[in-house]
Amino acid sequence: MEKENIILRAENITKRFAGVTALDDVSIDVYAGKVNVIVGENGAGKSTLMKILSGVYPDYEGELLLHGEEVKFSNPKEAMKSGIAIIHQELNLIPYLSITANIYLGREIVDSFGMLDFKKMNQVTKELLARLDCDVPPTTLVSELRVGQQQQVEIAKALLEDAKVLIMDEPTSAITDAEVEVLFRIIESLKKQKVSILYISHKLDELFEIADRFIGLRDGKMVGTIENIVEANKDDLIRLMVGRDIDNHYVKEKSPLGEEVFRAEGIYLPKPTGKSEFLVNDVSFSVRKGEVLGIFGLMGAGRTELLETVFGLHSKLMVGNIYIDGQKVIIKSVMDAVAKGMGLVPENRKEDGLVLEMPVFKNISMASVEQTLKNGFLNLGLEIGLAKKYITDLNIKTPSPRQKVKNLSGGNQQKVVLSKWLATTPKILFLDEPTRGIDVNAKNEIYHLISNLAKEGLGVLVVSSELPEIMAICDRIIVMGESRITGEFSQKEATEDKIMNAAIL
Ligand SMILES: Nc1ncnc2c1ncn2[C@@H]1O[C@H](COP(=O)(O)OP(=O)(O)OP(=O)(O)O)[C@@H](O)[C@H]1O
Repeated sequence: MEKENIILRAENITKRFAGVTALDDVSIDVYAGKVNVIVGENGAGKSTLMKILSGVYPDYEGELLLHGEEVKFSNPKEAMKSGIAIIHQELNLIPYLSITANIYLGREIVDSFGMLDFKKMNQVTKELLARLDCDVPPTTLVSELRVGQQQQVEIAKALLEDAKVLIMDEPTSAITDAEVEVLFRIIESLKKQKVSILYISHKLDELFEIADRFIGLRDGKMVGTIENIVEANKDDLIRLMVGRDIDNHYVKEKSPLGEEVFRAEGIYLPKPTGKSEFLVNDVSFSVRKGEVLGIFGLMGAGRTELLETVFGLHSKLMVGNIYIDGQKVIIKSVMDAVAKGMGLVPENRKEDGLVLEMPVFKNISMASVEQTLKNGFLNLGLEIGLAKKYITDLNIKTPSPRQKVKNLSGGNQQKVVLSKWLATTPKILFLDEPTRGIDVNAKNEIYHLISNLAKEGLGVLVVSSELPEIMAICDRIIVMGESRITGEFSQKEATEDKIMNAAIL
């Protein structure tokens, strides 16, 4: 690629946190009007680098050059003024304000009388949304938007400042397939407008769809780029990330199945509207010891609601029966569920799974208090010992068990949630999107882990929206659509076509 097309350059960037060198002498170039993809395993330093480029971290060694001139940002606002905007994984909008109010927050237009000029602001917002093919009225409250639309509002906000470099950190992790298509169209049109995109994602197939080039980070170091995308394949990309070939074609071995460990019978969850509408509508299924059961469904099919319901989160509304080891059990709360031998690794790790301000070891041990008591008191040595076992087993990248969870990379946070539930030694483990945000190598590790847990006699239920994943790791797959079960396939019978046909009603 032509050197004169370099819009932004990071030169010899080093960033240290207590005990960790997140970036070590990293230099990268960002090309104008291209999708520049940063790849690397969990904890490689991708997000840290993006935060430096966008002014979130003002302290680092090295230089940033924008159009060849050195720049230094003290905060994201300054970076935004220079045309560099970041769209974080967790969107930053205020739900009870309108789209316009969010876009203009802190930079409102006032008319000659000193009054807020709503008409003008709504007009510009409408034009910005139109550039993104979004025809939602600008006065709509953000709380009424789907996640994909909220993301479009974030992009519109960046466009208002005339962003020339747009950083997207895992933008497709929480949006539907249809919204991903819209996002990709938006990216294509931004490229035509000479906007550069810096893009992070662990979904390799999606990367090949939109990338113009790859930049590899490994253990905080820049390890190379792939410029000739046409000739590159998935194995080249994995080699760039991991530094070696890995077996990327995991298929679960068949292992003998034991007795039924879990059965849900006639489960209903009414919508809170009170009408006879259901979020879970007459769902029954069972799982045997040693079995991995997959639940596939498109967004809104009722998968997460089903898991929550059998886990006691909606006990007041739920109808139906649950049996563990053949015995009927009453589950009124998460505590009941855990006490009866159930574990749930939730979809949204930050809201439901972790206490971010607490250290790694506390997060791992907190659902298994009885294992870390000595003479009736919590014992620090036992807590740390328990955590160390999982840090090793799941290869969690942390300088110490005492590190606060919020300081871990996203993928490593996910491994901490998984550890927390494994430590409860459940009989049946429910995993909701267990590999979201997890790198290709760690994904494989988690697949093997799930398979080993099943071999040890655990029943495992996996909810995933990634078809190849669910087909590779499950013995049997149930498909949900519109809150009901719409299909069931053994691993042998399952094909992508059959599953999708059952999922789309
Ligand atoms: N605020 C912080 N304090 C201490 N360490 C941190 C902090 N932020 C990041 N780190 C560490 O820096 C390293 C790089 O983290 P970073 O979040 O940049 O990785 P990543 O490549 O984005 O990973 P992922 O794919 O899992 O999101 C990790 O070891 C992480 O634990």
